[in-house]
Amino acid sequence: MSETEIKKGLAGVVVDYTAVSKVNPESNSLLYRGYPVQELAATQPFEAVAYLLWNGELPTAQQLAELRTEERKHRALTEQVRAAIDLLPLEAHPMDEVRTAVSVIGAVDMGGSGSVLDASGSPEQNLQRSIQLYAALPAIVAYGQRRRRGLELIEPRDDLDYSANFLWMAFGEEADPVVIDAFNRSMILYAEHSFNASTFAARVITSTLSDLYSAVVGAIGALKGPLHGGANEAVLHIMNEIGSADNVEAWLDKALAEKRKIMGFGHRVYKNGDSRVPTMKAALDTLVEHYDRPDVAELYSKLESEFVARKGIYPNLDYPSGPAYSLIGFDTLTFTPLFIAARVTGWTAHIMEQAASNALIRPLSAYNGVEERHVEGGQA
Ligand SMILES: CC(=O)SCCNC(=O)CCNC(=O)[C@H](O)C(C)(C)COP(=O)(O)OP(=O)(O)OC[C@H]1O[C@@H](n2cnc3c(N)ncnc32)[C@H](O)[C@@H]1OP(=O)(O)O
Ligand SMILES: O=C([O-])CC(=O)C(=O)O
Repeated sequence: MSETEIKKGLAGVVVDYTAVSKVNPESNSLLYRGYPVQELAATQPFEAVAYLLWNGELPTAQQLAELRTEERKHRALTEQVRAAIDLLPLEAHPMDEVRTAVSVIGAVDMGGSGSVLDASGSPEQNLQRSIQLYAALPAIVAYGQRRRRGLELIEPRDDLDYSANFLWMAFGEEADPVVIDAFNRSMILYAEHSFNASTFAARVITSTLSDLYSAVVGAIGALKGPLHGGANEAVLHIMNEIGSADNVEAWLDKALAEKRKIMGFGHRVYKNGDSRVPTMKAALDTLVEHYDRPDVAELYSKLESEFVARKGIYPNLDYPSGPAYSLIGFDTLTFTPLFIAARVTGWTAHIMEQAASNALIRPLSAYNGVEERHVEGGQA
């Protein structure tokens, strides 16, 4: 196999079909099951988008009510998950905490399944597992942050929808509608993005006929890296390092001289800007106004314009979502777990799609190690 046939990082390689979402860098658009993501973010609760990703259609009022009822049943932290989280040191990264919690949920739920031959589950079982995981994640993320802050667990509230309840469990007070709306939009924008690295990891795991929980655990591992989901956390580290808009030019001179990657910029597929950024930036603007923090908007705009002018590389979704989550009051280390809570919907939609039309994912490699050789003196 010649060098030119190898596509490092599978760049530009089409590996399968998907009907879950369409990313189009030419038209700078993103469709979930045919619907533009901007339209969904402007009109739908996150629960309806989760339903859409799993079922292919937006829910009727009754279907949405049923999903909401089911989601409420699985909102509370279970004893096993709480005990597992409490065993972890407070210094553990929240991504490791959430990964562990999902693993525990899987082990408990799969307890009676016996053989690995039964692991992959029926379509009905996998849809139910998806709903349960999506319902359980907010309490895990919220409790993790509260534990690190030395605060008590807050129980979920049945009278609140997904986003309002998530913020309630994280902060112990009812969030302002402006904040709930911005948060809901961020969940929708983060929910799905075709064959990104974490989704592909989930599909690879699913392709071996492993179970949905194992696939989600693997996806969380892939999402943690700063070249993928970890970038929303990294954006805030960078913004804190820069301090204010006045420092951007000098900071950027040094960072680029040191050949640093500027997190929150660039994308494997979008080369002229991420389709989701304008919607998330608009949500960030509402938060800037709500919290009266023009300094955040100034730093955001200055770093964006300077970096684009110098490198021609545009922000991705993690760039506006990082400061948005910070304004809402989340700890920086909690940002990527928020991404998990949203993306679990897309991951599980892909897991079910992969399972429904499976082929073991096992590409080839070109060997470039030492040529065949033999142990001197024969066998020891
Ligand atoms: C929700 C998401 O997961 S979106 C992605 C979040 N990740 C980040 O924000 C991390 C920062 N960005 C990056 O590292 C990259 O842009 C990636 C990984 C997202 C995409 O990478 P690729 O498509 O593989 O592009 P690649 O990394 O090869 O970049 C091409 C060139 O642009 C440069 N470049 C790309 N992004 C950046 C950046 N953020 N800062 C500085 N330079 C960059 C690269 O150094 C490379 O330069 P070179 O040709 O001189 O070597
Ligand atoms: O598509 C990608 O490579 C990364 C991304 O933006 C996402 O997963 O949301």
